[in-house]
Amino acid sequence: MKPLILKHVTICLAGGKAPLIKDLDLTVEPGEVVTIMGRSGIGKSTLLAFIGGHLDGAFEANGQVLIGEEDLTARAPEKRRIGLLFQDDLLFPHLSVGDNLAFGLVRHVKGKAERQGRVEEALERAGLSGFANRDPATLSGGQRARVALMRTLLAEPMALLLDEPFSKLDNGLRDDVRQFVFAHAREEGLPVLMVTHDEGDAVAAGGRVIKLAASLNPAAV
Ligand SMILES: Nc1ncnc2c1ncn2[C@@H]1O[C@H](COP(=O)(O)OP(=O)(O)OP(=O)(O)O)[C@@H](O)[C@H]1O
Repeated sequence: MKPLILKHVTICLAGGKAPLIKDLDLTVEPGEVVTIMGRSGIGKSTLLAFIGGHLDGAFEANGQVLIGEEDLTARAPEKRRIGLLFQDDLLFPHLSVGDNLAFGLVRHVKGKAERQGRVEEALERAGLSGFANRDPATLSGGQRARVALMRTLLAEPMALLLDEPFSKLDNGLRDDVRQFVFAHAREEGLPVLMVTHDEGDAVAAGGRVIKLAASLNPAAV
């Protein structure tokens, strides 16, 4: 795996005077989890959207996103191979757990039998063998979170972005799920960028913490 690299990233609200993100340079190494913190509205989710390639038209952005030496900046989101995980796990409610997982494979695994094998392997890694035919609504929050991570990993991302991924889980579960996510991301050697408000998430991640400072003066926007 290769590092996720941001070069001179500046993001403004279109027509705004002060940038939300100003000239940010960052390298996230393979297997490293970097945590981004900062007050509400400072631009954390906006930065992740820029990296994933789906920044809202309300923003103007400059700078580059690279994986190793590959420049992704001009690529469509689906061509970037950046995995995203949000606080709402967004499992498709009308698909079984197995079909949710298979969705991550559609792009690059053509054979049905191979897809099925990969889904079973992923269920096993998630400690959910035998759950393929279950309706996602019948899973616990922690089980759904594990399936969501596996679906993201099955798409074979080159980097992983986490936006408050554990905030809807209660305390007991939260620690289990985040250990699960970090362990699998490390195992795959993925560079991970996590946005959170929770100090406990940052401590559990065990890596660098970047605090976005208020470059934004709301009155100037
Ligand atoms: N589509 C949009 N149009 C205009 N302004 C927007 C849009 N989306 C976000 N913003 C503004 O951009 C700023 C950054 O938003 P962003 O969601 O990145 O903040 P955040 O740091 O992730 O906040 P939180 O911690 O509350 O999730 C905020 O001031 C927000 O109001």
